Amino acid sequence: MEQMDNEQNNGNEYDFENRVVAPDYAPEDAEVENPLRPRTLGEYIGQEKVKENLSVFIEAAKQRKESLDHVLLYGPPGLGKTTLAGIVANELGVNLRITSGPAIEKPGDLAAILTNLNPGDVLFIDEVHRLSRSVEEILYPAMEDFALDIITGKGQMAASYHLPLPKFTLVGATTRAGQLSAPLRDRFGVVLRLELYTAQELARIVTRSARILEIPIEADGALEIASRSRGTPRIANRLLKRVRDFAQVITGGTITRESARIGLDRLEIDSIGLDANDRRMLRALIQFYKGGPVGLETLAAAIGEEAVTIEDIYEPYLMQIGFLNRTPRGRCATAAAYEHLGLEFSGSGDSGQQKLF
Ligand SMILES: Nc1ncnc2c1ncn2[C@@H]1O[C@H](COP(=O)(O)OP(=O)(O)OP(=O)(O)O)[C@@H](O)[C@H]1O
Repeated sequence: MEQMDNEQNNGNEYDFENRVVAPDYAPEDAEVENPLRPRTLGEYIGQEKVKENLSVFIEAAKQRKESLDHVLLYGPPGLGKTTLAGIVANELGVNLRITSGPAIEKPGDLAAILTNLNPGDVLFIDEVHRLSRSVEEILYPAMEDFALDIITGKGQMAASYHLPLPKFTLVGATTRAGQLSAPLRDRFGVVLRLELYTAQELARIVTRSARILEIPIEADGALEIASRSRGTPRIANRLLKRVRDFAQVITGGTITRESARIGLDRLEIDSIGLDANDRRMLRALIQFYKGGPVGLETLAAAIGEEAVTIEDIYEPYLMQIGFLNRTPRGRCATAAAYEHLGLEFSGSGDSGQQKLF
């Protein structure tokens, strides 16, 4: 109870930007992100359905000596979309060019990127839902006909150019497939959804990362980190790095279950990977709105957070572990969420119903 009050009182002082369990890329990830990236489908752990599909498409494209169809990857951040784009390029034996929706400001920026590609290259556009309409319009003929249609000048001085491009593969990544315009979505021949990882898969990822970073780790220690990593490899790798310091002091360097537990407890990440922010959101839902249903915008305002952050960052994991339901009438906390927070379940609202959409 005391901890709860503290969490509520400090409401707006939470440092949402620097959450250890945030799945978004953070500067502290830079040191390990690249060395830890798997380079082949064989090294890529989990996402079995996605891998199976991709391996067939890659093999077929190689046999036909054609470029791979455009691929759209969607799912929450930190699940390995950039990594997969690199693997696709590597497996096809072509170059990878990485950019993002917000980085391509003008149609000319995209034209410059496209005209510099080599035949077969993979162009990765992260946050592809954030491309501007004028840039998207250049992209349509580029994806469909491998050509740039450029109009220069105005009125009588207007001239249009049709510039052929090398055949390339666009790999688009988005956390918000619903925000993609229909014409853009339709131009992706392959659409793959990435799922949150199981604790067992994450334990394999942690063990692999520890081997690469030369950190001694016991199987129990890897599983402890994995269980608190919210289904996300980026978080698992980050927690591994943080726990290493505790292991050095507590257990002579080897990450054991005990040193992982102590380290993660000190970081205030609980046994299932919730941090103070998650607990605060759930408490707001339960205590201010009787567990829901409450509209997303109302909940966002109550905890001083953006609605998209709640949808993209908090909810996927809370829904996966069965703590939260999205119902047509709003968000609802489940009995499991009450129990985890040590609160009595009132059974009010739609909380118990599984009306996922
Ligand atoms: N299946 C996997 N096996 C092993 N490591 C993985 C896997 N998926 C991701 N990782 C690791 O997690 C980290 C984050 O992955 P990546 O950058 O590809 O995520 P992302 O989905 O592109 O995230 P964002 O969209 O936020 O940039 C990388 O260091 C990568 O090594």
